[in-house]
Amino acid sequence: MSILVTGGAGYIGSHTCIELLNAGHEIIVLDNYSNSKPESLQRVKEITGKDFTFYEVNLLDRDELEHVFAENQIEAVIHFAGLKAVGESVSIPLHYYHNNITGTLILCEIMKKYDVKNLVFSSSATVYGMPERVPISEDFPLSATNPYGRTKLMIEDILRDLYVADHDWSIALLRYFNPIGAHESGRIGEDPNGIPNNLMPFVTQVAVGKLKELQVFGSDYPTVDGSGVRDYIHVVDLALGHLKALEKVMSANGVEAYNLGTGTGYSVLEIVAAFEKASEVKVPYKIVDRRPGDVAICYADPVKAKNELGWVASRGIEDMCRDSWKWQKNNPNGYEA
Ligand SMILES: NC(=O)c1ccc[n+]([C@@H]2O[C@H](COP(=O)([O-])OP(=O)(O)OC[C@H]3O[C@@H](n4cnc5c(N)ncnc54)[C@H](O)[C@@H]3O)[C@@H](O)[C@H]2O)c1
Ligand SMILES: O=c1ccn([C@@H]2O[C@H](COP(=O)(O)OP(=O)(O)O[C@H]3O[C@H](CO)[C@@H](O)[C@H](O)[C@H]3O)[C@@H](O)[C@H]2O)c(=O)[nH]1
Repeated sequence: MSILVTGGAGYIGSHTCIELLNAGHEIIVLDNYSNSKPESLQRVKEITGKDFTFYEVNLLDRDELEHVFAENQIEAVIHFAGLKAVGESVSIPLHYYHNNITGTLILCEIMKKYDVKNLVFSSSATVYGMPERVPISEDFPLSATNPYGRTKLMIEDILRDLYVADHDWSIALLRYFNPIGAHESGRIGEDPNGIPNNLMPFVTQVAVGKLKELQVFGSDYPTVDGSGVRDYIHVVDLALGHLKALEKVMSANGVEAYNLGTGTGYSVLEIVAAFEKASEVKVPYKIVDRRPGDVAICYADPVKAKNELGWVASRGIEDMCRDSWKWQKNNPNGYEA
């Protein structure tokens, strides 16, 4: 029996494939490479010394997706595949709704047909919208402020409805906070297209000399130093959270949401300082206006994942900065030679 990993060539998916293989799972990976490259999976094989079956398939292609289920004995699905750029989702909303929502609907329909009802889904802290206070627990009100966030919220609703209609389903909705870092080998990591939108890849590209300086968005938030605070989590801790969620969905039916975060917030300026310390490289920055749509402070209450999944993040900010830097320094152009 195998675990199907959709979007397994991507940033979080590739790290999760490593941990699944290291734990002795058989995996089948599916991706259409719309936001990733075959090289990441080559490196997963190199790091683990293990092989697996790969399908270059778009989730929207029902017939091809069905082949994957017909040809394999799949017992659970970890579903990463989706588009994730907030700004892009505002420009091309129909593409986001179609890819993320229709893709998930087709996946669930085929899972149902083949009686595969164990699912771990990549949700996001974005489903909390503008939270009224911190730390954020899973019972906070849900809302979204952009099309990307709405796809996550709608998919969560769809999956909850699926369980209401059929109690044989077993679904974990994993709400990630801010994943950063990379595998300790420095061989795989985050490889954004174009100029990064997210903080850590921007910082590492400044440090490696690809970008001139960081813009710090806002200095007047009610935080320790006026810059925005987030719950950064090491991508390997996040990957390990998926293994715990997998154990959970294989052992009990239901639909449950879990925050995957550390429970600690760091400001932008604290991240810059921690990164400079870990890399011994100076990161020039300029303070500019707030970025529209940003919240001041966002961090998780991760106690539910601890109590129900037996998962806690163990890697600290130094590890995150060191591993992000190792990846960027060794691969200044990402997976491109
Ligand atoms: N990285 C984050 O900050 C973050 C935060 C919260 C949630 N998430 C969610 O986690 C998941 C993984 O994120 P990531 O950072 O690894 O992103 P990523 O873009 O690196 O990985 C997603 C993968 O899915 C593939 N894909 C997209 N649409 C597809 C389709 N229709 N068919 C087949 N493959 C498809 C892409 O090619 C890519 O390899 C996404 O669903 C994302 O929304 C990410
Ligand atoms: O060049 C930059 C980029 C970011 N920031 C700040 O850094 C923090 C983190 O920003 P970013 O890395 O863009 O993450 P978020 O805005 O928190 O959003 C991420 O985390 C959310 C919660 O998981 C997801 O919903 C989003 O998709 C994902 O992009 C925020 O205070 C930003 O204002 C800067 O100051 N300069």
